[in-house]
Amino acid sequence: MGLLEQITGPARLRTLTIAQTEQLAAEIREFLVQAVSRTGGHLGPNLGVVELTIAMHRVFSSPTDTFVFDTGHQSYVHKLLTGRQDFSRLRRHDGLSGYPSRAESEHDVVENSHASTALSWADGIAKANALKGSLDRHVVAVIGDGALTGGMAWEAINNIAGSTDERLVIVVNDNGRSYAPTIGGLAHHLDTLRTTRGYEQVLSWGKRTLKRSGLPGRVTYDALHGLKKGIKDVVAPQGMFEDLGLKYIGPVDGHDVAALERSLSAARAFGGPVLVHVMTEKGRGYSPAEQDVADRFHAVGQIHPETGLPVAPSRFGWTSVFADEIVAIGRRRPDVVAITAAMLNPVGLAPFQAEFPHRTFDVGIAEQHAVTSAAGMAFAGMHPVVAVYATFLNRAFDQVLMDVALHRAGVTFVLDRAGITGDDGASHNGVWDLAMLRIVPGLRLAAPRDESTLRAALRAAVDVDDAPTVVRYPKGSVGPDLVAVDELDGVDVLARHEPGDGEERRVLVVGIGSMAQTALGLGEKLAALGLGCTVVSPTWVLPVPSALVKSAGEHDLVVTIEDGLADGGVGALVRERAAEAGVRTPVHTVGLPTAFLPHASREQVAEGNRLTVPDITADVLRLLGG
Ligand SMILES: Cc1ncc(C[n+]2csc(CCOP(=O)(O)OP(=O)(O)O)c2C)c(N)n1
Ligand SMILES: CC(=O)[C@@H](O)[C@H](O)COP(=O)(O)O
Ligand SMILES: [Mg+2]
Repeated sequence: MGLLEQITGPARLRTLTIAQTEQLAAEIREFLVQAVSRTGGHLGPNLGVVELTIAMHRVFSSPTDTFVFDTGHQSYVHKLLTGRQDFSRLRRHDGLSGYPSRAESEHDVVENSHASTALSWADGIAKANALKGSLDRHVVAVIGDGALTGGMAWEAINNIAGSTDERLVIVVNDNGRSYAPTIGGLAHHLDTLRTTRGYEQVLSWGKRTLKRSGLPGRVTYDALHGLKKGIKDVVAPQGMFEDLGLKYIGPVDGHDVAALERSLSAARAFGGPVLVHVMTEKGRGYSPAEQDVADRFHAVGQIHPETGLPVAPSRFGWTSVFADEIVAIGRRRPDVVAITAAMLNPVGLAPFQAEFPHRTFDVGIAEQHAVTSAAGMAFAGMHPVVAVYATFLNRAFDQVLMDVALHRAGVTFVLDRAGITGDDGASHNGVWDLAMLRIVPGLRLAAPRDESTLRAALRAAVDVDDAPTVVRYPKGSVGPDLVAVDELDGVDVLARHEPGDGEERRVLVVGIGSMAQTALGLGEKLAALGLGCTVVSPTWVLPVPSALVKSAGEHDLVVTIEDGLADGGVGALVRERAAEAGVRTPVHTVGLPTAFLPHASREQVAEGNRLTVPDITADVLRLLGG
């Protein structure tokens, strides 16, 4: 039996020697590579925090001490050490979540996978502990250098730095990368400490000589390590954290358990907020990840464990279409610039950057800044294309509303991963955008159904220079083009079915975005039952096309189908606009519930939420009275 399977909880961990922890770390790495290769997941980030997580659980006592992981994608090791070692169904229905989960363990607190929130969580918990006099309880927040580029993290630091009674340890997990190398002045500052020649020389000298000279040497080495301030004054600018009034310890070798334990113990003893700057390597110990220059295996699908090569073809067809079309647009429109929030590759902007490096901007994990800086660029004559995952635009809603729309700025938002994303769980499902953006005055939103309509929507969006435009599409492969057989004042008609003998009732089925395929299937099913049916697929759905309202009045029932919230989404808006126009045809909106949907496949979510053709058919028959 290896050590890992003996670790049923953190207490057992504390009985190990340092040498055993190093063996455990090796076992954990082997486990992660084998398990995540089979299921997909965040391999690189978790390989980078093996020793850190071991040391945290040996120095602190979770759950009495509270552990908060920013973004949470690097919590697999934490799960392994807190009694959860069945990764066979990681991120799948009824399997472990890919993020902390309160339902799974008392050791888990923050389930939100949106970055840069951990320090605010930690500040709140530490403040409450202080108010309750629980000064024996520490909060340990692990935040990556990427998440530290998010503005919310600095709002928290501003509050934490002034505190004296918060038992709060901020662990900056500095591996120099988000997906790609982390951008900006902060990364440079952190990097200064990592790479400054003088610091490295001093550190390696300390490692080589002092460690070999017994206890006095080790104490001297620790003192050297602890006297970072002196080194920083010599080889690097004064630490900004200390300038802010935040006790700083580090930088610490994030793969040396003993050094980590010394630093974390010092932080624990300090008695107030402390920042421990830990240097780690994303993908550590797995050569395909260590050699991967793109994103160090940040998030992988199923891969061959030996080679790291994908088992299945690329999962991201919609993204590839965008990646291709935006380059074509860029070639004919020199005013078009692209903005990403630390996700250049995942959103498909790498080809655009390759061809237009000076027109591509990675702002870090800073969606609010991305949006408002886009408003500035539009004011100054550019046409920005802000490409983000749909769920991450949530945090920049006010910037869309008050910086872009209020000023009628020609900014195009490209929302990838719209709708159910599945394996990333509740905070990653991109289901909020349609209901959220329908209240933005002047905003125009397209939900293309296939490659051709996506390309057309992108081309049309960048031609709008006096209002925000949005183009949203789902995660994964894009199906075949669904060819229109007719059109209704600009709304594509995908199918018309005449009523059967003795039947006069007609149903208007509105397929929104990729749900057009489901709409076609419903049309065929209703036609087989003898009902008349018109299946339409509007590409531009906000504002609601007037043709839909007009056509509603020519049918006995309207059914709208969207991979967004049924309450308050596009379908609900169709119902409102029809009512305002005096159209009395009932509108049945099919979509997702106003609920947080746990990790599951898109198919499972559809089955669980009556989004399948048989379910909707039953709804229609019920609504038509059989
Ligand atoms: C608001 C938000 N934007 C983007 C993302 C996508 N994302 C997930 S992890 C990650 C990189 C995080 O880098 P870092 O914090 O350094 O952690 P590491 O993976 O290096 O451990 C990004 C951009 C997110 N989760 N939340
Ligand atoms: C944690 C995070 O936000 C990203 O890493 C995300 O999990 C990637 O999602 P995709 O796999 O859909 O690109
Ligand atoms: Mg990082």
